[in-house]
Amino acid sequence: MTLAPPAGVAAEAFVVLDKVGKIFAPQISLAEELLAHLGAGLDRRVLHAVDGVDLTIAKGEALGLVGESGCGKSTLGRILAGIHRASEGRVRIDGRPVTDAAGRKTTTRVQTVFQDPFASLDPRMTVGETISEGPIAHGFVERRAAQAHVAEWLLRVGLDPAFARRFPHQFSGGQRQRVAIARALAMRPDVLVCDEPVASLDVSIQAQIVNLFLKLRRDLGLTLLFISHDLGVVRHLCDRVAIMYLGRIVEVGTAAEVYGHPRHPYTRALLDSVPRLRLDPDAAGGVSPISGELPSPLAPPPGCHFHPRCPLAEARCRVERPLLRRLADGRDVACHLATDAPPHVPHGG
Ligand SMILES: Nc1ncnc2c1ncn2[C@@H]1O[C@H](COP(=O)(O)OP(=O)(O)OP(=O)(O)O)[C@@H](O)[C@H]1O
Repeated sequence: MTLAPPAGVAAEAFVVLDKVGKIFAPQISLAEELLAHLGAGLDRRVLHAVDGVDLTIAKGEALGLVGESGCGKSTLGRILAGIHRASEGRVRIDGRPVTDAAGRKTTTRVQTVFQDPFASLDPRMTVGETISEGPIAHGFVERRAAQAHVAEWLLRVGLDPAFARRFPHQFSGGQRQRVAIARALAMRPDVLVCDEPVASLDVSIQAQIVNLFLKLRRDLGLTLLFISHDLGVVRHLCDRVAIMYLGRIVEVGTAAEVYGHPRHPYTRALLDSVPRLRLDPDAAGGVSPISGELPSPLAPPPGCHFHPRCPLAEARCRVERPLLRRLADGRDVACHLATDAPPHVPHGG
């Protein structure tokens, strides 16, 4: 079942992730293989990086995807971008699958901006070549019109068109990220997956790039999946936010509602761990980090994955998986204890 955006939040679904899962079989080293031959046994558990995710994004909407490191955000983003093939479930943009049966990407309508622009740009190609390569290869632009195309996109991302002749190493980190954004947008996508696009930048530059995303989104009507561990950036940029924990989506709602009245104990704990976002900044006890470690996705806890760290966990939470369900106010929450009244979660939980 795919939960559509609640009434009044967004129009019909444009991007649909329906029961999407991704299993990785961890690499087995030669030494482990050898030990197995000697009878030491081999751990053949698989890793559920993404586990039954239902999400929709409306056309022109920005959805933030937030969660601790290793919870599966990048894997989910890559599945939407057609870079990874989902092990289960379906991913569609405007009704069409993003990969074919063999797992090959079938669309240019979704493009990606990654965290590290230095790693994602080819150091041997000029910026002009980098931006025009894809549009020429896909026949969107003729070779003789490429220069004007490149100049247009450099201007749109706030760079001098004369920079087209430069190489990536001749730019600052923020400028390189602008080039990476121009390269993605020159393919004229409808959907942009941004995977921690400001995380590697200085704080002052981060704000500029976030504002650039805001402007481009408005000007081009882009649909965004914005992956970030920075809750503040997501609040600034996104209409809705999805909270992910150990491969599963645990809460989805408008940014204002989720930040103002988190319904899942994990969301509450995440917000409490950021001083400027605490719901009750005057409460005694200072900032409360989320208790305990993120469990290994190779051996996730049964029932609700969050139960070992949850201050409210009951017997049921230890055995039964809570499904994402819609509350009366339109919030989607995967918690057995979520009611239409906001739950009370003690501080430090
Ligand atoms: N190619 C792969 N092979 C095996 N395991 C993988 C692979 N890619 C990711 N994983 C594992 O899947 C889980 C989710 O990883 P993912 O990178 O999607 O998380 P994330 O939330 O984006 O983390 P981060 O914020 O640190 O990037 C992790 O345990 C990771 O080690």
